[in-house]
Amino acid sequence: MSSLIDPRYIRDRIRTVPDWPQSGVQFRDITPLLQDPKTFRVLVDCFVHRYMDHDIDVVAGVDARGFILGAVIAYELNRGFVPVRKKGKLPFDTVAEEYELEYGSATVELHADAVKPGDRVLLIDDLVATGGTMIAAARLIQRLGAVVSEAAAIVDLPELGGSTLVREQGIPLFTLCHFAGH
Ligand SMILES: O=P(O)(O)OC[C@H]1O[C@H](OP(=O)(O)OP(=O)(O)O)[C@H](O)[C@@H]1O
Ligand SMILES: Nc1ncnc2[nH]cnc12
Repeated sequence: MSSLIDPRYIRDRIRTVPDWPQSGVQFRDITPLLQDPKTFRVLVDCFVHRYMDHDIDVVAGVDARGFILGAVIAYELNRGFVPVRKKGKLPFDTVAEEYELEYGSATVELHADAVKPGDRVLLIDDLVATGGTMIAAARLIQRLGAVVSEAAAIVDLPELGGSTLVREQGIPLFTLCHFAGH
């Protein structure tokens, strides 16, 4: 299924910041989408419209921008929200996965009781670049015996290959818009 709205509506409202956080990176800044109340509502509605008739048990959001969207989507779907956090932030027993980024490497963690075996999890982040974050987050969910029903993000940067890698891992991926180049 395609998106509820024209991808250009979303893409045109994302700010591109050249050479941030380092030279050569075109940073796709989604904060203007959140700042404008009308755009924020449309953005959330795109995901809620898609997932309200999926059989989702839990919504997982990725630190940090996936928290903003994921929590609102979970609330609207009347489901619980679980955070996939950067290393060292979660207080209870965790599972952890290390991964490579467009700029550096990192580790994500999930509470060991965040999802149950057999749960169908909607995994939310803002953007897929190399795909490392989304794949690591999906592995955490899978290691706990749950299923990633779908991974979803606002932005795909297809030239970095991440969306292809995510799908090659057998993880369905939905994005609202993409940018050529990175
Ligand atoms: O597909 P990838 O190459 O893994 O990149 C995508 C990830 O990078 C960004 O987060 P970042 O790690 O910059 O952290 P932040 O949300 O704390 O800024 C973005 O929000 C995604 O989580
Ligand atoms: N180009 C980019 N813009 C925004 N977030 C990112 N995360 C990784 N690459 C990114």
